Order: sequence, then structure tokens, then C-alpha cells
Amino acid sequence: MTLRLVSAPPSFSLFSCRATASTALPPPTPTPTPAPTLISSIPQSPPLTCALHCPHFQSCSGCTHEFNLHRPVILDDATNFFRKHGVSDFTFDTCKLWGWRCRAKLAVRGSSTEPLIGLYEEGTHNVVDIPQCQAHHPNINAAVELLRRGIIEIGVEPYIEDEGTGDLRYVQMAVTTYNTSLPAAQRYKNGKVQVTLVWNSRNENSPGSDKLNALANFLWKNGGQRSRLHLIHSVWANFQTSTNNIIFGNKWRHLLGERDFWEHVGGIDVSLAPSSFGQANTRAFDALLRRLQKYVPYESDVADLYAGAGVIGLSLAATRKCRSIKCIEINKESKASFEKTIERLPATVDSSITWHHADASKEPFLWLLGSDVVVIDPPRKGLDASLIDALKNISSVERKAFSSSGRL
Ligand SMILES: C[S@@+](CC[C@H](N)C(=O)[O-])C[C@H]1O[C@@H](n2cnc3c(N)ncnc32)[C@H](O)[C@@H]1O
Repeated sequence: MTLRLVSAPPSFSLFSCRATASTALPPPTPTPTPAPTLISSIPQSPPLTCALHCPHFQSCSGCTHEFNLHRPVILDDATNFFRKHGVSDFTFDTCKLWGWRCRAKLAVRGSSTEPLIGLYEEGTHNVVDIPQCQAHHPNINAAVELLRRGIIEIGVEPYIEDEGTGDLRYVQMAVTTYNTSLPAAQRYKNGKVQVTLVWNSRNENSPGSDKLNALANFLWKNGGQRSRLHLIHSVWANFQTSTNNIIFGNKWRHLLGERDFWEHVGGIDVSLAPSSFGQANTRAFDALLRRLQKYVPYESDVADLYAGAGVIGLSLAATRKCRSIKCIEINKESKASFEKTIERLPATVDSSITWHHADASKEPFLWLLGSDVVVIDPPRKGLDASLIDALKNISSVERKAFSSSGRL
């Protein structure tokens, strides 16, 4: 997750905090050396090698680093980059190195007797089964195994890309680690999984929906609240028939379990529907938010671009007494989660908070003008060129705006 925090004019500067982790669960033996939780930009002699020990590393495209997870090679480049741009307090926080991934989208291929549930092999559309993934929260791996049993028992046909046939295309697994009925130390490992089955049909009335319901019931019976395992939080369906590579379609249905999914990060309770973006590394995101808050002056006007369900903006509203928070997001599905999160903000928060369904790259000045702080957390493809231009020119535009309104 990369996040840029821009403190807007007159002192235009840019800070970047990067909370990254490499990968999952330590194998039973050998036990990896515990990693330091915080590694500063000051060169340090590395402790013993921290290795991934994942049996899928060579075939799966999910992880890029196998050794030195505590100090990946890119760290020096990143440190130099920020130093060059005047950021001297760049730090690197690995948080968990194994079992950190609380959100995974996995392709389902193969056959109903031998399903493959995993990621693509690098550069191909061949799915690699990753039952022992070291990045996944252990309960994601457990839920994947339960799903595999269900597919085999019910005879669910995995999707065949070339033909556009089959039932189950993808599964999204998201873990909530927020269960206040458990002592804090036990919450993470007892996380519960929200499962979304991406089904190859138009809706719940299409042929084949009996198998969808049977699979959902199987997961709930064997992994739900009343089961011995109790690792499933809820089951959802998403309907997707398109032949492109887009994972989700537009229709979402809640099938079983709790509808609302809550997590606690950055000092606030956040609601995350499966249709909204959620950060994969819950612990690192929480650490990043707490660090980020310190950069934001009290009573700022904040624009949160690429806001998703507004988690960053709302955590700032709650902790920095912001005057206003404007969240700008292109996915309208995120709005419901944003509104639920607002309902749980402390009553003392009196910021003006708005969520705008808009493309941040169109008319970016609309969002930047009047903001003291701009938070930018774009998707992997990065910032749109129009927004980069706007950020470069905001000082002069703001000066002109003030002067034409007679304020200068
Ligand atoms: C990396 S996510 C960050 C979400 C949010 N900041 C969070 O931490 O949960 C990027 C978000 O940008 C949204 N997005 C992508 N392109 C966009 C655009 N052109 N304008 C506004 N939002 C966009 C995506 O839907 C996604 O929610």
C-alpha cells in the first residue's frame, strides 16, 4: 500500500509513508528469527536472514521476495528517493511478515473433482493452488480448504475461461480481526472470514443457483457460527458473466451470516462491504494511519482522493479535529460503508464530512482548492496525469483564485 500525503499551499511539500510487508505464517521448523517491527532509514546491520519458507514461491506470482523480508532491497532506493525530496524521516515498518494478508481474491479453476484455488503463475493464466500460502491469514487458508471440500462434495464446476462456462470464477476472502468479546491478544488469530463467491450467472434466479445456495450452505454449516470450526463470518455472492478480466460484476447479494463487517483501524471502527476496497494488510494499515495522523495539523481541511470507504479521511476526522473532510471515490458501492462508519464515529467529531462519487482525475482543482492537506492513495496504476499536473500547479492556481476573489 502506498499512500501520499500532500500538505497543500502555501508550503507545498510531500510526505510518503509506506507500510509494506512481505509474506505469511512461519513454517513449523525452522522458526524464523523474529523481525524487528520498525526499521528506520538509518542503515543498520541486518539480523539473521528472514526467509519466506513458502512451498509455492517458485510457481505463485503473489510474492516477489523470498529472503530478507525484514529489509527488502527496494528499501535503500525508497530511502534515497525520499531523502532527495527532502523527506528525512521516512521509515519502514514491516509489521507482520507472515500471515499478514487479511484480504485475498483467488481464481477458481480446474475441475469439480480437482479444483485449483489460487493465483496465476507469473505471465500466464494458469492458476496455481496455494493451500500453504505464507502470506494469507491462516483462516483464509482454512476457508479455502473448506471451499475446496464444498466444491468437490456439491460438484460445483470451476470457471473455464476459454469457453466462458462453469459456475465459480473467483472467491474473495476478507478477514475481520475485530471481535471485542475476545481479549485483544487473541483477536487477530481468531479472525473470521467474509467469503464472496463470484458466480458465473446474471443473478440468483439464473440456472445453477441451486448449486450456489448449496455451496453457501455447506460453508455456513461447516464453518459458520454454530460449527466446530467457526471461521466463516458471512457468505456473499457476486454475479459476473462478462468475458473480460474484471473480477466482480455489479450485482452483490448477502446470503448468510452477519451482513455488516467491521474492522478497527486508525482509532475508529470501519465498516467494509465486500464491494468496497479494503486494505489487505490490516496491521500495517493501522500502523500507517497512526503515523499519518501525526503529519496532519489539527483543524485542517482535508481532501481524501481515491478514498474508497473513506477510512483514511474518517480516521483523520476522529483524531485531528479536522474542519472538513472531502472523500472522492469512483466506486459508488463504497458509499454505504462510508455512511455506516460515520454512524460509529465518536459523538465529539464535528467535522464537515462529505463523500463524492467522482473521478479524481477529472477537474482535480475542484477537490484540491481550499484543502490544507490532500491524501492520495491511488490504485496500483498510480496517479492520473491530470492530477499530477494539478498538484504541481496548485500553488499558482490558488494564488490566482485568491487574487481574483479580491482576497489578495
Ligand atoms: C488503493 S484504493 C484506496 C482506498 C482507500 N484510500 C482505503 O484506504 O481504503 C484506491 C481506490 O481508488 C478508487 N479509484 C480508482 N480510480 C479512481 C479515480 N479515477 N477517481 C477516484 N477514485 C478512484 C478505487 O475504487 C479504490 O477504492
